[in-house]
Amino acid sequence: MQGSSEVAVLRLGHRPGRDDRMTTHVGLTARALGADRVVLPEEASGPADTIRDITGRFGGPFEVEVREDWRPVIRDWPGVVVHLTMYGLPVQAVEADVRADHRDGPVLVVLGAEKVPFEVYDRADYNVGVTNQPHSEIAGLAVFLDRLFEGRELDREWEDADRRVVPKGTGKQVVPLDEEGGDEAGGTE
Ligand SMILES: C[S@@+](CC[C@H](N)C(=O)[O-])C[C@H]1O[C@@H](n2cnc3c(N)ncnc32)[C@H](O)[C@@H]1O
Repeated sequence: MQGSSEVAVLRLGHRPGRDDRMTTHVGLTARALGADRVVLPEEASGPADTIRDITGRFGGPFEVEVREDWRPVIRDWPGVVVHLTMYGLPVQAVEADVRADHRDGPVLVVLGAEKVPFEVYDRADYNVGVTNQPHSEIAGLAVFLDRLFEGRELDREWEDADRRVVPKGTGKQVVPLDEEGGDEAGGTE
């Protein structure tokens, strides 16, 4: 997020077809809730395109990277590695330590799809559970990012969007934006 060290999300594993929606939502959740980048497996080129398309329309900055091999990403990460797993330490017990580490450098958040190899548990600086119950990588990521940023991500500003949602109690309103990011006069979609 703007003004802080990088937060990247690494998605391990992707079964084309079956995982398309989950992987897309991992990327969209990472973007919407303050991460700077998502790293996806090469099988996930379709979800990568969808996430880039949404970023182009609703703004960034947010990077989508597709990698053949995730191992170097974890091995060479220059900051702390946080692996989200139902077997990890409770997020509420470690969040302050992770925030302190994030003040000094980047954070890599690792999410699985199928069984996660043990080397990931071993390499991680933090194995973190969002509850110790089985659920979803999308839910785990959302809770973790909100704890990491302590809610500040909800107020982030978006750059280079071509449209903006106008929050409404009822109904839907989207206004097109001009090149400077201002509302085009009277425009609605
Ligand atoms: C559907 S789970 C599959 C986990 C797989 N059975 C395993 O043993 O690693 C997919 C991913 O969701 C995330 N996840 C599931 N439950 C979680 C929890 N309670 N806390 C944090 N992350 C969780 C983990 O990143 C996990 O790799």
